[in-house]
Amino acid sequence: MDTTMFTSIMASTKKKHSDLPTNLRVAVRIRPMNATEKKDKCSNIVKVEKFNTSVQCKGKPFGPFFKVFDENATQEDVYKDVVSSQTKKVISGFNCTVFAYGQTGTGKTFTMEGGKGDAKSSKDDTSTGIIPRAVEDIFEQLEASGCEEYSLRVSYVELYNEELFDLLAANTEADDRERLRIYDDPSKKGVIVSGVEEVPVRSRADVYKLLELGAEKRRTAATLMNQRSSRSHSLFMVNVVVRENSISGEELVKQGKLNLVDLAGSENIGRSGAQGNRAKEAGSINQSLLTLGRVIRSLTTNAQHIPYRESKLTRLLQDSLGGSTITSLIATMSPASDNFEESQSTLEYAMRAANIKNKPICNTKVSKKTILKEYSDEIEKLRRDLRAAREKNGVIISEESHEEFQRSTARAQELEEQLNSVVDRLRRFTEDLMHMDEQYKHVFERKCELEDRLRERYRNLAEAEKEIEDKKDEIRMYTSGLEKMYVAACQTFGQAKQMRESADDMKQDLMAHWRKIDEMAASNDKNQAMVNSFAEKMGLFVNQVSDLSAEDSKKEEEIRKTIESDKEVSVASTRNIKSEFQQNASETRELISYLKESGEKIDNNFDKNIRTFAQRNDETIKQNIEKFAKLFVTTFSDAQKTNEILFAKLEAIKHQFEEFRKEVDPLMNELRGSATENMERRARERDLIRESTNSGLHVIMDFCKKMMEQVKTTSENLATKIDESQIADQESVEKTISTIGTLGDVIMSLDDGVGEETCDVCEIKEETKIHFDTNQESMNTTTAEFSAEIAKISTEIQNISSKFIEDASECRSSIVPQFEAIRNKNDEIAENCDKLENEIRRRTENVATIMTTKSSEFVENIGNVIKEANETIASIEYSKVDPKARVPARITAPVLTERELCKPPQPESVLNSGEVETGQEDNDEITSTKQNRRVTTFMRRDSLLDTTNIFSSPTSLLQRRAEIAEEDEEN
Ligand SMILES: Nc1ncnc2c1ncn2[C@@H]1O[C@H](COP(=O)(O)OP(=O)(O)OP(=O)(O)O)[C@@H](O)[C@H]1O
Repeated sequence: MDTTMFTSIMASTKKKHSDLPTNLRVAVRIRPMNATEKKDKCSNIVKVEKFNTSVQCKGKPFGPFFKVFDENATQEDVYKDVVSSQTKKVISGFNCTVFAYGQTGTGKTFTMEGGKGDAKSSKDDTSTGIIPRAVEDIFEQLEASGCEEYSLRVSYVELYNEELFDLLAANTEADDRERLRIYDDPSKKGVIVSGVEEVPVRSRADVYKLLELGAEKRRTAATLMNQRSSRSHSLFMVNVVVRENSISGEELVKQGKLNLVDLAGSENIGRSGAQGNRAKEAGSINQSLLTLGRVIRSLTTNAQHIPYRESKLTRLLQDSLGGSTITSLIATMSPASDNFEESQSTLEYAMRAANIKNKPICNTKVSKKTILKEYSDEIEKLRRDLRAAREKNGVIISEESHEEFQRSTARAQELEEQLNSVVDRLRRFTEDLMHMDEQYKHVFERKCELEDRLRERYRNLAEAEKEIEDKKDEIRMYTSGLEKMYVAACQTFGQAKQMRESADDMKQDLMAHWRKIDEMAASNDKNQAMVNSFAEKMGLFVNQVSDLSAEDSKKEEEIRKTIESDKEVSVASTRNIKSEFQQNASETRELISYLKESGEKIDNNFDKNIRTFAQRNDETIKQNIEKFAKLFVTTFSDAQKTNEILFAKLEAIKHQFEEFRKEVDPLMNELRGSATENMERRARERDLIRESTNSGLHVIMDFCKKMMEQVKTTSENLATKIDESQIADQESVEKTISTIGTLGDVIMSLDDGVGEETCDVCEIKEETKIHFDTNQESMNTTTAEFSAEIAKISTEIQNISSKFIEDASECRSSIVPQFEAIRNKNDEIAENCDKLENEIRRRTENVATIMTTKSSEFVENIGNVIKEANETIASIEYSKVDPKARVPARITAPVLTERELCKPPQPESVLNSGEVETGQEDNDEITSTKQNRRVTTFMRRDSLLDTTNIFSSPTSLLQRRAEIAEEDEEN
């Protein structure tokens, strides 16, 4: 399989130049210091200038650049600023290239591929690099633009030691990998790489997988500068084909390509520690980068010859450098002072590259037919060339030199490869078309489905509309029904109005009726006069009857009088008794209530007093007992405490005296000893003095007689002195002995418990005694108070009891006579009642006898009288009422015609009609309304009397009339 690289995307695609040549977009990215640099204590020599467009390296300025990203720049920042605009261009048909250039270990692979996280989207992993972000972005943009037919293919190759390898090829072993050949595309500017896989990708996940696969295969090794140094240049290509339909329905194809290049690190072989193969790799890498540098320099110095062909790298990048591709370069560098030279070189490189000018060309949309025709033309041409070359080969083999033969063979091979490449491209194009057909099919199916749904919607809509129409009809029906109802209501209202008018008329008629009733009353008066005359007649008759029974009446009168007089007497006495009885009863009642009250009062008083007394007594006793108990407890505890103190003190004193005696005894002994000794010494001295004096006197007497007197005096004086001294000594000794004796006495008395007056025990005793005395006094006081209280309470109880007894006896003395009187009265009343009862019984019996006889006679007479009265009544004649009198007619509402029902009157007219009824017209209308009434019955005065229940008699008629008049008044 062959493919074009960094050339126009499809051989057949037409190109359209943009207006102006554009400079390469160069960005600089400074990575953070790594652990080694920090360990080596390298200083940061890079400073990003304001506006992030230039940079200083050890104070030397570089720039301006498109953008300078410092250590804090994120992957997203780099992508957004440098690459995102290019993906848009790719979709609209441009070829774009982004490549990373820089010293080894400065972050080229990190920038292009990103961290090696497991995340499947840049949203999940912020370290995601440019390649995955770009593919994700292309997918997102295609989806967002609503594009349904597109195809994405990716290729991934590496350039290692000037050899090109496919990173997506099926074989996995590095040694087995087939080398890809590149050759110039004869028809276009650029090169063709044969045998590279262009893998179709249908989703983001596919791309991630391929990227992983390629990264695994890419040659990396640990160097002193980078633990995972890329030992090759890598090229990741995304080919986007979009199919659209022209207005005329022709299928147009638009293509764009994104090349993402991760160059191997430019490095100092010595510093990277490369040896053997690594050194060879480094040499090759540097070689290709040098060529790249020369190409860049040539491009920026307008040199005649651009040395693209000097390395495969520059051949591959030919269209991206000074060609028709939109190109960006990201120069990566370290901020560390150790890498100053490399960083400076990178920045110089970047500045030069920034001066390269490209002329971007947009691949125009070409029809499918044109592309296919171009492919077939090219294939045909290549076939022809190949055939010619082969034929030529045959000729050359036979006639020309071997060298020429080999050249021709090579040419034939090349042509064959080109042919294969074109066939391959055609195959891929066809595949893409098929894929897009597939997409189209899906879109078409979706469209059909949507159309079906639309049709379904239309159907539903039509049904809904029909339903709405039906509902509208229904509503119309309801509306007309409502209108009719409204008309009927209006008519009813009109009828009601008319009925009210009729009622007014009826009222008038009724007044007339009442007038007639007045007339009836007058005739009734006449009748009354007739009845009165009848009554007179009846009076006469009764008198006659009375005369007949005058005798009986006399007797009866007598009896009656007797009864009356007896009755009066009885009644009077009964009344007296009754009143007396009542008086007594009320007195008794009063007395009882008074007794009850005073009893209750006494009860309450007694109860209250006894309770108060008991309560108070109880409290006082309780208080006194508590007080006494407390006092006792205090006294007892005080006494105990005092005793304890006394005993303790006594013990202490005893102990002290014991100690004192122990100390004093030896002293006393000593004193006694020294006193005795002193006395003995004095005695001895005295004896000695006496002896010496005596001996002196004897000597002197012999020696000097003259001095006898003097000596004698002297000896006498001496003797006196000795005596005085002796006396003093004697007194002193005696005094000491008496002191010792006193001490001894004290000790003895202490031993016997007699010496207590001489120490502080006496004080304590005195205190205790005082305390005891106080307690005793307080106890005596309490007891006296207690006794006084008890005496007081006893007196109170005595007072209350005597008062109670007094009250009770007083009460008894007042109640007893009253009770006596009541009892006597009661007896008297009972006696009178008995008497009265007997008298009444007797008289009633008499009256009953007389009444029985007289009543039968009376009944007979009355029967006769009634008979005559009936005859008289039968003879009475009623006068007739005038039959021409006006009576009210029965009124009914007018019945409306159908025409009137269909044409309803306006409510206003109905409601206002009453107000505008004036003038002749109105009178006419009233007249016509009255004409509409149907007179159903005419009532005569006499028939009215017969037929109406309410008016059954003239009196009731008058009564009813009065009631109605009252009701009217009230209303
Ligand atoms: N901007 C950055 N932020 C954080 N870490 C970074 C950055 N750039 C590079 N690194 C880290 O530095 C180390 C080297 O980076 P990387 O492999 O991308 O360098 P390189 O330029 O591709 O090196 P080589 O040319 O040797 O392949 C990696 O561990 C990478 O994670």
